[in-house]
Amino acid sequence: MIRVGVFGANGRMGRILIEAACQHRQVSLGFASVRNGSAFEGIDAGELAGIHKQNVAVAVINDTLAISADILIDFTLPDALAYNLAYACKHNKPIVIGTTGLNKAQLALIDQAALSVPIVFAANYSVGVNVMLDLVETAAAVMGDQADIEIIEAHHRFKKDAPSGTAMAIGERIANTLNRDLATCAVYGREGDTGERTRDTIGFATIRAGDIVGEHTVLFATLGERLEITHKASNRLTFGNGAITAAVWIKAQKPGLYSMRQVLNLAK
Ligand SMILES: NC(=O)C1=CN([C@@H]2O[C@H](COP(=O)(O)OP(=O)(O)OC[C@H]3O[C@@H](n4cnc5c(N)ncnc54)[C@H](OP(=O)(O)O)[C@@H]3O)[C@@H](O)[C@H]2O)C=CC1
Ligand SMILES: O=C(O)C1=N[C@H](C(=O)O)C[C@H](O)C1
Repeated sequence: MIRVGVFGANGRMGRILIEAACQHRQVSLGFASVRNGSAFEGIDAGELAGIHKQNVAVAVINDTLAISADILIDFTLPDALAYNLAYACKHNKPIVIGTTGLNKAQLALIDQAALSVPIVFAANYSVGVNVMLDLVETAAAVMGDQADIEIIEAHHRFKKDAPSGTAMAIGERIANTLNRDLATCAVYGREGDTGERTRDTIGFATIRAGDIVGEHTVLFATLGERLEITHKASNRLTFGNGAITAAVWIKAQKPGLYSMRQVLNLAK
């Protein structure tokens, strides 16, 4: 059995990761951690996740916990990343990271840690979004120079970062395909006297509402036609199961930074 340690066990994704780990035949839950002062310390991880009891008590993160996990999983918030990466390096554990909204310095920390331990980092662990990225690349290569490109994403009201990590990954893929720099061609929302749209921009629009799990649409629109590529996640277990697949896969890897496309064997 591959034992996973889940950081941020009480989060929406933390609970889902516990459930996904406990459902997987090759995986067991090594630890489920929370931060110091959390009201969830001591309760059973299975009960926290809304499944049957697991006899793993939720614990405040500490060095001794590392003994009980082969692989670490981090779907928390950007402020927790530096500690979680340092923990992985200190205890020589591979880590699967799903946290989005990371800044350049935090992304550099991932690159640095990947020199010491294997890391899978993806903005979206669903199979569908990773296939979508390839479809988007094909569409961009064929239509991208003629079409207006817009990326629209919708998520639940609790999400803290915008645009979503997935929307940014889609934008990066399109920009790379078209030899554009996303930092200079992205337009994040429009308001007021914007003037006419210029062709070489990539627009982003964000919706935050209710309990939407995660939806992404890319438009390639010309004056005569419009191609829309859409992915809709309807259950967070989609992401949780993907992260557990990555955890199983990463066990056999050398130190380095890997993508979900590599895990799914989609990489060219
Ligand atoms: N890659 C993917 O496929 C997916 C990625 N995500 C990403 O996962 C992340 C988590 O999402 P979600 O579960 O909805 O968020 P939640 O807000 O529900 O959970 C966040 C968790 O992180 C913990 N946390 C926050 N700040 C810190 C800190 N400074 N130190 C230690 N722990 C901290 C919280 O603990 P506390 O409650 O104590 O604050 C909580 O356990 C987001 O970045 C989201 O975008 C989400 C779904 C899929
Ligand atoms: O916060 C979320 O919920 C999600 N975040 C990821 C992102 O920012 O792309 C992935 C998924 O869409 C759900």
